[in-house]
Parts: sequence; C-alpha cells; structure tokens
Amino acid sequence: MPVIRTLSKVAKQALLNPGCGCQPITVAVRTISFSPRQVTSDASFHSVSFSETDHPKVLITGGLGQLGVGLAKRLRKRFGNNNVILSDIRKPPSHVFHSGPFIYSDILDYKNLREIVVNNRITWLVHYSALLSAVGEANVSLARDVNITGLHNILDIAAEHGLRLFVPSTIGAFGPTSPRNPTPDLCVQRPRTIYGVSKVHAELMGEYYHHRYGLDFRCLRYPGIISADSQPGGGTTDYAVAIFHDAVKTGKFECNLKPETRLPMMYIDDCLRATVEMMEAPADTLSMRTYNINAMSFSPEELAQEVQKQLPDLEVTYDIDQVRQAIADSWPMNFDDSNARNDWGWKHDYDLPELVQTMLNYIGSDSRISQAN
Ligand SMILES: NC(=O)C1=CN([C@@H]2O[C@H](COP(=O)(O)OP(=O)(O)OC[C@H]3O[C@@H](n4cnc5c(N)ncnc54)[C@H](O)[C@@H]3O)[C@@H](O)[C@H]2O)C=CC1
Ligand SMILES: CC(=O)[C@H](N)C(=O)O
Repeated sequence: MPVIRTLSKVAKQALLNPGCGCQPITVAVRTISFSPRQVTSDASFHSVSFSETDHPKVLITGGLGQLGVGLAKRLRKRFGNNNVILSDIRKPPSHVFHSGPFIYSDILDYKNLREIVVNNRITWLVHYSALLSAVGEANVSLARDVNITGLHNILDIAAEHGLRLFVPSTIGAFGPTSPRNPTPDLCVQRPRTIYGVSKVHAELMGEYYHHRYGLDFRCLRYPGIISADSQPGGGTTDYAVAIFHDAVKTGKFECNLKPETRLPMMYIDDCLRATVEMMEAPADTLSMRTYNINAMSFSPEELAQEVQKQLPDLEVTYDIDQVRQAIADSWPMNFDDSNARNDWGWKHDYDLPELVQTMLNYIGSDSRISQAN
C-alpha cells in the first residue's frame, strides 16, 4: 500500500496548500503515475513523455472547425507533416484529407480516443471539439455532452498517457457580474450560457488535474476569432467574419448585434501563433495555467466604418438576434492579457486596420479567382 499512502499524503498537502506553488506535489504525483480512471497497474508503462521524442506527436480533436485546419498547417510546418493528426466526426474536404494525416475520432468514445493516442504515440493533445455559444444555447444537452463529458474523457486520457494538453477557453467564460472593461484573468466568473459554464468547468478541471495529477494542462482564453478561409461554427462573434464575405460578394451586410456592442477580437494568425507559443513555453515561465490573450476590441459600427474605408459603398443594416445580443451584453468588452504578455511574451501582430486589409485582400482575391474559373 505504499502508493496509496504516498498519494494520500500528497493529496493532504495539496489541500492544505491553497497557493499555486504546487511544483513539488506535481512531481511526486507524476512519479507514481496515478491515473484518474484507476488504470494504475501499467500507467507508467504506456505513458510517453515529451522528452522521449525530438518532435511532439500531436492530435487535434474537432479539427475541421474554424481553427483546427490552420493550426494543423502551422504545427506540420514546425514538426513535420506526419507528426500532426487532425481528427473530427465530420468528413474532411478533399484538400484537408490530402494535406496530412486525418482520423475519425468522437471525443465521447473513450476507448476510441485511447486507441488513437496509444497507436500513434501521441504526446500533445489540442482539444478543439466544442459547441460554441449560440449553437450551444440551441442544443443544451448536446453541448453538455460534448463540452463537459467529452472534456472528462480528454482529461483522463491526457493524464493517463502523460500528454501535454491544450484546451482553449473563451471570453465567454465570463458573465454579467465579471468586470467587463477590462476583464482580468482572475475575477468573478458566472457565465449565463452552457458554453461559458462548460469552459469555466474546463479551466477548473484542467487546473485541478495539473495540481492533483501533474497533468501539463495549458489553456488560453481566446477572443472572437476572425478568419478568411474557414467559417465560424455558430458563435456570438460570427458577424465579424460574415461582414467581410458579404461586403465583397453583395456590398450589403445585415448585422445581428447592435451597432455599439463592443467585444474583444483577434485575427486567426495571432490566435494560432499564441497557441503554439503557449504550448512551447517552458513550464517555469507559466505562473498560471489559464491566460487571457487579446489583440483588439471593436463594435460592429467601428468594424463597418473600417471596412467602408476600403469599400465605401458597403451598406450595413441591423436586425438584432436577441439570443446573441444577450450573450454579447454579458461578455467582456476589453480583455486584460498583461499576464500572458509578462510571463511568456505574448504580443499580437494584427490591430483593426491590418485585420480589415488582410481579410479583404484574401476574400477579394479568392472571389476574383472563383469568378475567373
Ligand atoms: N472560433 C472562435 O472564435 C473561438 C473558439 N474558441 C474555442 O476554440 C475551439 C475551436 O473552435 P472552432 O474551431 O471555432 O469551433 P468549431 O465549432 O468551428 O469546430 C468545432 C468542431 O468540433 C467538432 N465536434 C463536435 N462534436 C464532436 C465530437 N463529439 N467529437 C469530436 N469532434 C466534435 C465539430 O465537428 C467541429 O468541427 C473550441 O473549443 C472553441 O470553444 C474559443 C474562443 C473563440
Ligand atoms: C468567442 C467565442 O468563444 C466564440 N466565437 C463564440 O462566439 O461563441
């Protein structure tokens, strides 16, 4: 019973030490390879540590959404094509299927997840599967399954196999009682969406597994992400992508948020670079395991004005979606990301003018190419 005795001693210490300086506890727990699903007998046998390999072997869940394909491209450039596996429950488009390894993975299927991790000797797991804020409100029970039960599977697999785990959180992890302008890393978090509740749960569970089992959990709270070559999956910030496509294609845009609704936003390149930087940051630079990151903050009115500098004929009208508006009104207006900047050197490249120029160049050239074909 020495393992159990050590474990209970460690647990007692962790509970008595409410501060975050839990490094010695982390080391002690990792040594005994205690697994949250009680797979204790051979846990150290199949645990693969990052230092065993030159490059991490990465699995991305929910990889066919707005962010996964871009992240895979970036990681493949860095670590080699075959070292990054995209997975999802949807059928990949042909260009994605032929650009590198793709595998079916439903995060609700624990055995299937474990098989993928073991067979491919995965060392890093980027967990992107989720239902976003607006679709989550439309299907609460599915959002609860995917965002909460799915996360439990991911945490247990990551802890059992010694993986480095990245789970994104969001500005949506805050609520109406949080300070909104700006919102710091540590403050009241009482979100009013199932999406936000599930993300606070993910932050807390990940940090708990870090302190309790030594899991190398890393989490960034993303703002609304804006991308030209991938579509958003049903969130409150989606208008800030749609405006560019509609402006180029029809010259008209109907916005579903009020003109003055201010939210933190970020161009996808900054978001994906932040993710890789956070994953590669030495553990001793991380004073926390969950950080806000930010780039810019604007309202639909301000975004429309910036687009109109390039496309003066753009007509913008407003038809408010009450569900999205209520969500946006409870979210941060500005995000304080000073801890990320101080601890591991986070710095964004794109402000509003560069964002607008880049999006219009990309979508404009894309639509010229499709017209020519
Ligand atoms: N896009 C954004 O503006 C932001 C995204 N995030 C977070 O980043 C992550 C990625 O976001 P997006 O790519 O925008 O999401 P998305 O909604 O575009 O894609 C999510 C993917 O998860 C997959 N999925 C759903 N159920 C699944 C299941 N049972 N098993 C496996 N996969 C499943 C879907 O098929 C989809 O491809 C999410 O966790 C999201 O919460 C956070 C803040 C902002
Ligand atoms: C900010 C997010 O998390 C996402 N884009 C959403 O609007 O739900």
